[in-house]
Amino acid sequence: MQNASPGSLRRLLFVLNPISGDIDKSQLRATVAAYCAERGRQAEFFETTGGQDLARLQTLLATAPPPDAVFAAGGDGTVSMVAEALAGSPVPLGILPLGSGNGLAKDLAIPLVLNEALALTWQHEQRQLDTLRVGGQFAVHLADMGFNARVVQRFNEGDVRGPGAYVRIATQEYPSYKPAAYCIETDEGTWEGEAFMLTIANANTFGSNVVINPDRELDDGQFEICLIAPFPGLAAPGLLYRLYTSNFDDSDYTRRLSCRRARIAVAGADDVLVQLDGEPYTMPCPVEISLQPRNLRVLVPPATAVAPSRQ
Ligand SMILES: Nc1ncnc2c1ncn2[C@@H]1O[C@H](COP(=O)(O)OP(=O)(O)OP(=O)(O)O)[C@@H](O)[C@H]1O
Repeated sequence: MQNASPGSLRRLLFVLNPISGDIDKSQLRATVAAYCAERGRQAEFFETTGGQDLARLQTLLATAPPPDAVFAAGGDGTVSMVAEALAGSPVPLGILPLGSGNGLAKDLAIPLVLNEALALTWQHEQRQLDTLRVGGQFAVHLADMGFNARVVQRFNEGDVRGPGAYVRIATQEYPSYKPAAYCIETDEGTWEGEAFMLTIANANTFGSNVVINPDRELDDGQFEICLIAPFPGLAAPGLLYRLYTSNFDDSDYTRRLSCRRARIAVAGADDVLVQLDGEPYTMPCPVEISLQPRNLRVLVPPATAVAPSRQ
């Protein structure tokens, strides 16, 4: 953990996603600019369009004098896109959680209220987080294959955002969902079997508050593969209870593998649907996963820099 003095971040770039979380952002620019001006900060803005945002941001960061920090104002997809642009650089990521789930913000104890999150512009500590490459794509929070990836894909295709839409789609998908068989080779060993879903976890908690990977850190030099085996319908309430109460390991249907590298093959499949930081991708099989230790600087609140699940 590194302290940054309150005066050290002067030029701040805010990456705004106008559609995230179904939140009215008509006053957002004015609110952020006024907040920064009152505290002697200079605010600049970059609005996402949904096409080529990463490439445009990378070009901006490479061609203009770099800002002192870049804030992602959006949900997990926006945070991940900005994190990818900053990974490996000394410029820290800030988060203004304005998405549907805000999973990484919750894991980092970043306030979900805008004015409280804006305090990160002048009161913060810096953490250096591990990041992942999953099938060549960047991820910092959680990725998964199986049931949740299917639900996220349908959620992203739909017009309605928010937790209600997610639950409706999950309920529709569950009765006809067929679990796949996986072969997982890691630097620690090999696992083979069927899974309802498997989560590749750098962090702890989904935006839905499901704690899929309790008591692990975003900077511990390893990631977990959290497996949920196919389960009978009668077991669902008990399983869900454990997932919402940080007791992932306390079930006959769960298992966690900790590793630094992994290769996941899906029986009989040439490609697989993968959810990465809230966005669905179809990737060729097998999928290779690697970890880049502590290569992303992030601004976190000074007094609560430990993930909430450890408190
Ligand atoms: N101007 C835009 N118009 C349409 N889509 C956009 C625009 N800007 C970004 N996007 C899309 O928004 C998605 C990212 O949304 P984000 O994850 O930040 O919010 P969310 O899905 O509401 O919240 P969360 O991921 O926390 O649940 C990406 O798919 C991106 O392509």
